[in-house]
Amino acid sequence: MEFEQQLEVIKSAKVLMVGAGGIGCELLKTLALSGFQDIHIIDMDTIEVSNLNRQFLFRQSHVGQSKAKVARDAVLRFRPNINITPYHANVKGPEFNIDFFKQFNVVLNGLDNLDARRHVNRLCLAAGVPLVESGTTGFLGQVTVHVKGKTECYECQPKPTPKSYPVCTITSTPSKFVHCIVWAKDLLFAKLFGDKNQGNDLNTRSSDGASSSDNAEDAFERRAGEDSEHYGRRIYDHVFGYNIEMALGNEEAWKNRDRPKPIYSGDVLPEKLSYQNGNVEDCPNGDPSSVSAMASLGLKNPQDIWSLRENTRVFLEAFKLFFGKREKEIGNLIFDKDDQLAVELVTAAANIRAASFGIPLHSLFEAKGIAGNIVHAVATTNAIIAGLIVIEAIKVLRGETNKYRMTYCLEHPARKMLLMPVEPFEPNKSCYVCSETPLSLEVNTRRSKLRDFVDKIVKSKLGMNLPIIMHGSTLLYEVGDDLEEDEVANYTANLEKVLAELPSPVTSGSVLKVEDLQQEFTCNINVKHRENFDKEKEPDGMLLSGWTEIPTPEKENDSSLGKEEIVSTPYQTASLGTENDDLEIIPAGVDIVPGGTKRKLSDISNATTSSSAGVLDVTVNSQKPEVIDDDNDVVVMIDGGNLNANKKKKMLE
Ligand SMILES: Nc1ncnc2c1ncn2[C@@H]1O[C@H](COP(=O)(O)OP(=O)(O)OP(=O)(O)O)[C@@H](O)[C@H]1O
Ligand SMILES: [Zn+2]
Repeated sequence: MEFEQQLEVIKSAKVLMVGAGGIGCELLKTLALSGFQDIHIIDMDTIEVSNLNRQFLFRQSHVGQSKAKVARDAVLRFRPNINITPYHANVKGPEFNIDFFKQFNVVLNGLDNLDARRHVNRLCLAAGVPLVESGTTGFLGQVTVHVKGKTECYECQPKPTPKSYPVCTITSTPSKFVHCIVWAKDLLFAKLFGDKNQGNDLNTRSSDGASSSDNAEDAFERRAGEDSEHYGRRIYDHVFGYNIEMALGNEEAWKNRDRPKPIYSGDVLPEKLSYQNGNVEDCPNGDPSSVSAMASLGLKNPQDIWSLRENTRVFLEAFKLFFGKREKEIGNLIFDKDDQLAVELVTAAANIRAASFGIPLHSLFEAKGIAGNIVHAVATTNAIIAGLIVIEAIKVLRGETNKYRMTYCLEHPARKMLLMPVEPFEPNKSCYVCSETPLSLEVNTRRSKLRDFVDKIVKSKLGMNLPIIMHGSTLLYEVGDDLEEDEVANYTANLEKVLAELPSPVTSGSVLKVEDLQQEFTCNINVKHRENFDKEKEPDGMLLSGWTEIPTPEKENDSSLGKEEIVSTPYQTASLGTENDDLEIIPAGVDIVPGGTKRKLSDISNATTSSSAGVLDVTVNSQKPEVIDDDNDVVVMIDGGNLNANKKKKMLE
């Protein structure tokens, strides 16, 4: 009877899946095999060769076709009588508005980025449709349930931002290979090939020709008529030789650490570059993206660890190839893990720097993984997560509110369990997304322009696409296709004005109303003037706060020559190194205060060994797990004490 009821609920449900990638393929298959009959799928991508190892609904012959459409066709072959409606489109598009969302009983996310997840969260809240959210990174995964008014929304807690390092560790005192990679990628590569107007902490001055450092020549400028190997060697000697000599001059810095050794190209590679396979002059296939220093030097295996001499050859050769074959792109390049030549140059540079600082060298394969924040996807994790999404979706459809679980998939068993289910939390009463709580913004109203506010706060922090900004009854900014020419001119002019000089001046005490009509989302921001900001800690020159009490990080050594890296945010995120912020795993030992209730996040890493898995949003005590669900769900729950019964906020029934 129970089973029949369940099947009825499943058969009559209309569900929306967003994302038909790694999780999405598994999810669509599991939904279809579980009896779902009306499934809509949105995915904006086409199939790539690299998807085929795990996105099993796709085959080689589908490369280049819409994921949503091919996924539909593949599933219809074994479930021909169900309805699957594909949309090859961005979920942020205007066609997927509140009315579109309202037609569904539940929305299931299999996305890979924060931006789209926040967008779907807002539309689900506006449309009153429950959301089952998911993410995986390697062996780690999670599924969470978000039902308006009952459980926390996807944005009830701020998300950890990617790990960052203090500038001094990167520029002066690297102690790990990752520091050398960040230096090679964000400083050296950006300086050589990126936008010249971007600020850069690389020391580019040489003392040649002038005593005052202001007048010293920029060592990075190519001299008239200079050949590219000479130019490359000059840069090499500057960054790996001269700059290290300069740093060594600061005796204080090296009292408690090993002194780096300056490296000059002439010492490592006295002779001119020589080639193994002689294909230097040709651009294979005429395609600049296939230019490779490894290929022209005859280095074949990306898993080999090159010697200092080989790294030097790769560096100089990659440098030459950039100037010889890809000159047009110079000035606009941004490091991309799929750009072979860029990866070669960054690997070689990071290794030469590592050699100088006594840090072990790494292969190109490893360096690429670190530079591109690549965590290899694990198909089984996606399959497990997809199964859990369906389990939660069925509970949502049956209205079994008290059975909802957020479930974490671990890398190492914690007390013999790989799946860690936790009762969801109630909405955060100060969430600016689901509770309409105003935010606060500290900003220098006489220095910051409206453009800074739009870019750094409205788009980047609040994740709005088509914002409208109002101050009282004055419209300060709006975007959209249906604006008159004079309106566009007016808003464009406003962007360049400082806040205090806008047509309706924004000063301390002003309240700005920011709205995104597409997301059906509005929030108020209380403005407070502040004169100065710490460039390193508050690079935006403004500070947004308000929707949750942010835990204070344990202060690590942030002195100018710190021993440990610190993160730039209060969250010490696990170094999941995900390129796509898939998991919002929160560090061990940090208390978060959602909705005014203490949520203890204690360390389960004593039960897990990996630092990345040992950071979960749950509290576990040493009691034995107990099966608490009496139906045959896979849900097991660590005994009731786990969340500290008196501290745990149960969902509102
Ligand atoms: N805004 C969006 N609108 C629609 N689909 C989206 C949006 N953002 C991401 N997606 C889809 O979500 C899916 C995520 O799947 P997955 O994490 O497996 O990524 P992938 O791009 O397939 O693989 P990889 O990034 O590892 O190469 C992708 O198919 C992607 O197209
Ligand atoms: Zn919320």
